[in-house]
Order: sequence, then structure tokens, then C-alpha cells
Amino acid sequence: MTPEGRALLLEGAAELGLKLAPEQVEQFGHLLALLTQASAQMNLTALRGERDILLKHFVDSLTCLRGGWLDGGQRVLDLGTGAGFPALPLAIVQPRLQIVPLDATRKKVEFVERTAQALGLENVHPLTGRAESLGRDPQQRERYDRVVTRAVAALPVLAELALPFLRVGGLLVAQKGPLTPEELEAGTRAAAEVGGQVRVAEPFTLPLAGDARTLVVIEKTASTPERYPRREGVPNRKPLFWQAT
Ligand SMILES: C[S@@+](CC[C@H](N)C(=O)[O-])C[C@H]1O[C@@H](n2cnc3c(N)ncnc32)[C@H](O)[C@@H]1O
Repeated sequence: MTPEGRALLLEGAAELGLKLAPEQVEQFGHLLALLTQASAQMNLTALRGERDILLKHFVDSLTCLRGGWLDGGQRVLDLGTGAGFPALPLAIVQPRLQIVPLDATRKKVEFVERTAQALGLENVHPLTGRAESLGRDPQQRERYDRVVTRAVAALPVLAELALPFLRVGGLLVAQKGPLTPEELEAGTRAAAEVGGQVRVAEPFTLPLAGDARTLVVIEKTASTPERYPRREGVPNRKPLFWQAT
């Protein structure tokens, strides 16, 4: 990482109230190098360049910590982690979290696994598979305190895919771009259908970059009915209470 990149990362984190230790900055530098190297060989992430990766992957992932919903020693699933976001930045900054990054694409999960090992992150336990199937697996269903997710699907789809993984009382923390009232309305109805209630939908801007974001928190208030999630592909194709685009 260049000295400018280091300053940018520290400033972005500071805007979120986080003071990164030197070892954590080292880990982010290592992550940047591994991501850049792997992206040259496979289609891992659309973002290229130090500034974009630092702000739009690393700092952006850390915005999931707003509100303190992920404080403490929680068991967390990162639904649709891709190249490890937000899982890897969260694991670096909150070592007490036990994080399971989940993705349907094996080569992405393999990258996350290799990278977590290289960074010495023992709190990362990657998993390959589709949320629709794993959400029905007794070893995964209702086993998590938190589900985090970033840039994966519309809110009603996320509600159906994520809520089955949560214990009653657990929270879905979804980091999204700008949210329309229609998406929030559909997400609220979908959440109710699968056993959840929207607690917070808070707009904010990404530190330094200024992009519009929304942090949505849905609490699981009742057990998810057995019929959810529906079979693979259906939640996206026919989202609950929402017109697929
Ligand atoms: C646009 S990427 C976002 C990746 C990462 N969360 C990020 O913010 O950079 C969406 C990822 O979600 C995964 N995904 C989408 N639907 C999924 C499902 N039903 N089960 C598991 N993974 C899924 C895709 O394979 C893809 O890697």
C-alpha cells in the first residue's frame, strides 16, 4: 500500500470512529496486494486501483459496523461474500466475530479461504453453496446471530435468503445503495412473511467518496415458516411482494 493509500484508509476508518492498529493496517495492505494480484488472473471484482479498492471495498465494508449491531462475539454469516466483502475487513477489525463468508461461486470462496489464511484470520470460516439450499440445512438454519450482506439483491430477496439462517432475536444487517420507498415497503412485507421486522433503514454517505448508502437492519422476531427459502433461483426470479427488474 502506498503512503497515500495508508492515509486514506486511516482517514476513512476514523470517519467511522475506528482507530486501526498498525497490524490491522498491515493486514489491509496484504489484502490489497492479494486482491490486486488475483484480480489480474480471474474475474473477482470490478474495482481496480488502490483508491477505489480502499474506499469502495475496505472502508465501504466497514460501514456495516455503524450502529454497533456487530459488536461483541457474534456468529456472523456474510451472504454472497464474493471476493470477501464485507467479511474480510470485518474480520480484521473485529477479531471477536466468528465470520462465515458464503458464496455460490467456488473459486471466489477459495480465494477468500486462501486470503484469510495468508492474513492469519482464524475467525473466518468460508462456505460454498447457495443460500436457498444451505438455509434449509439443519446445521445452518437458525444458527447465526447476524447475517451481513452487501451488493447482493433487492431487500425482499435478501429477507427471504437471510432470515432462515438467523436465530430468533438475530439481525440481518444489509448494506445497500440508495433505497427507494417501494423497495423498503416490499422488504418490510417480505420480512414479515419470513419472520422479521425492519428496525432501521438509515441513509448515509460513504466516507471520503460520498456515495449514497443505506444500512438496513431487520430483526428476526419469529421462526421462519418451513416453506422458506423457496428453491434455488426462485427468490430472485419472483421476489416476495416485489416486481423483479
Ligand atoms: C455483486 S456480488 C457482491 C459480492 C460482495 N458482497 C461485495 O460486496 O463485493 C454478489 C455475490 O453474491 C453471490 N450470490 C448471489 N446470490 C446468491 C445465493 N443465492 N447464494 C449464494 N451466493 C449468492 C454471487 O455469487 C456473487 O458473488
